[in-house]
Amino acid sequence: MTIRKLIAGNWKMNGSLGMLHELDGIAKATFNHPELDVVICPSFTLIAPAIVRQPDMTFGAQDCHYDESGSHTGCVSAPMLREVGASYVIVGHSERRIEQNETNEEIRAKTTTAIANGLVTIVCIGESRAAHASGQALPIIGAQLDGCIPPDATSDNLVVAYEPIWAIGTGNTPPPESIAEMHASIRDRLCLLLGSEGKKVRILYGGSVTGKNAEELMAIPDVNGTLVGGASLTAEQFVPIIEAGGRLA
Ligand SMILES: O=C(CO)COP(=O)(O)O
Repeated sequence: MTIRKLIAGNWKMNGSLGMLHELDGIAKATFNHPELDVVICPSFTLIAPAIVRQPDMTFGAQDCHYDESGSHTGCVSAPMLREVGASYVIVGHSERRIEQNETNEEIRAKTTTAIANGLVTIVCIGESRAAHASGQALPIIGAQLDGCIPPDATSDNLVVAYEPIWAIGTGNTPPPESIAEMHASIRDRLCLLLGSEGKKVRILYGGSVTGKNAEELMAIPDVNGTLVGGASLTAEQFVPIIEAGGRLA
């Protein structure tokens, strides 16, 4: 089965109005590769201006609340994201799990609300350096999937991103055979949780993806795209990743 690849950029707490011109080159490469899905997830404040700059590109957010509205000062809801034109949302990024103490239960609630509001939801999972070193990565990933994935999610509204925490922003990526083992185990778990839909859910790899390693990473079985941090901030760095996806599509 061929699964359509997704190249997602997570701008994290970076970017500015003055940087949105980077989207022009990214959009050009995106439109040259209609066989791929490309999404940029800037900060909440940049989503609307990004859509004004490139109305035909796809944009997402980096978080949403599990309630649709209410007394949650400083938070942004899934309906608000839809209203400004976001199509995707990332939930459960390790930086939020660590800095905001987000639990699997909260992440599942956010995923349920995001999906109910029409957002394609990228659920992030990944083990710490200590868990990796002690051989606990597989059980931890399994528990994160069991805890975060709503039972009625489908391959149209759910994406899973495997991001080993020790690979994020470090320049280190796991060896291809270890990524292959992890993605195969995620695929098995998704099939257990979601039945035949689990076979089609896209599983992204994230953590120090660059134009240099993207093709090798996306050629690994069950790696259906990438979630890119630092290298998604400029067209110069992100376009080669889109092109690598295009060569493999
Ligand atoms: O956390 C990431 C994307 O969500 C990965 O970040 P880097 O690509 O900067 O390692």
